[in-house]
Amino acid sequence: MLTEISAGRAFAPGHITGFFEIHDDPDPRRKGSTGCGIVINGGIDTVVTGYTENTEIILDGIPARAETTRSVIEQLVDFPVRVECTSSIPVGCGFGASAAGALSTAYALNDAFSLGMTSNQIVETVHIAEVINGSGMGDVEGQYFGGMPIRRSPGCPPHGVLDRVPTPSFNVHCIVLGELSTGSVLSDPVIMKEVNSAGRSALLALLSRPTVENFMHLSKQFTLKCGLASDRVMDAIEAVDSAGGMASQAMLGETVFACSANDAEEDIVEVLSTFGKVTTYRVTSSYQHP
Ligand SMILES: Nc1ncnc2c1ncn2[C@@H]1O[C@H](COP(=O)(O)OP(=O)(O)OP(=O)(O)O)[C@@H](O)[C@H]1O
Ligand SMILES: CC(C)(CO)[C@@H](O)C(=O)[O-]
Repeated sequence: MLTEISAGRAFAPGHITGFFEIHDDPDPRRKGSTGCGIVINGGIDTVVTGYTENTEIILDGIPARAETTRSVIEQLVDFPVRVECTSSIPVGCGFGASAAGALSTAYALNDAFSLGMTSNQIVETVHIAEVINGSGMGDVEGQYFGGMPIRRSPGCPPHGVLDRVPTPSFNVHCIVLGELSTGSVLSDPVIMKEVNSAGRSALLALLSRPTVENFMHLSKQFTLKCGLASDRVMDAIEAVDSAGGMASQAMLGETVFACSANDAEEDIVEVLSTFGKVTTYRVTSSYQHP
């Protein structure tokens, strides 16, 4: 029984996947995705407190079922907690919100109740919760690693192997045109056959030329091959191309993300804003440069 309020707070960033392949395995630690994405400066900020009657998860002020986060809580503590998540990324739209919410909760619980976990143990807990709930397969590893993470082999540490596309910081401009449930896509065998074959080729091609431009090009090819994009998503991607930028669909969301290899930033934002509200995030550099 807790006699005083213990509190912890943590932030976890969003992660946009450009292309991926799912690798099945009976062990959730080994099951997961390979592929490549970007980690952004928007994410989920979580405060946890103890000394409450029932476990409650509040997402942006509203009580939420938040099964993935609930699984993390159940793995880590055997008393009720209050979890308050505040999101600066859209939920259910390809920004890895379920993983960011669960990861920030795990860090905050570890802090509030001195659970003595290492980062790898925290990532493992969240990875298992994501896989069991079908809400993500590799977002948490990406979020933990940062920059432009390449998931070279599936699963959490020590199974999953991560690498990065070396890149300076850059802006990514996003529009959300609707929601797409990760669980429903991952459980469709016809879609997943196409996804896995396209994702495998994209990863091989990226590893032979690991640059931002190639990542964006391969992500767009993957989007075209998988057929998950609506007409509006495709129109927005093409419009960015015509404005001199690079764009693709955020997996798995009805979301377009775009960036520029040259001076086309303003034109990209202008053209995207004709489709919806544009939000700009920053991808942090994985190296220092003068
Ligand atoms: N702590 C949390 N914060 C936000 N959402 C959460 C949290 N825990 C669980 N969720 C749930 O995750 C679901 C969204 O997950 P889903 O996998 O569909 O999309 P996403 O994680 O936002 O994007 P992606 O397609 O990149 O995985 C929502 O139903 C939301 O309630
Ligand atoms: C499955 C997925 C594309 C969407 O959540 C992502 O988690 C990933 O890349 O594993």
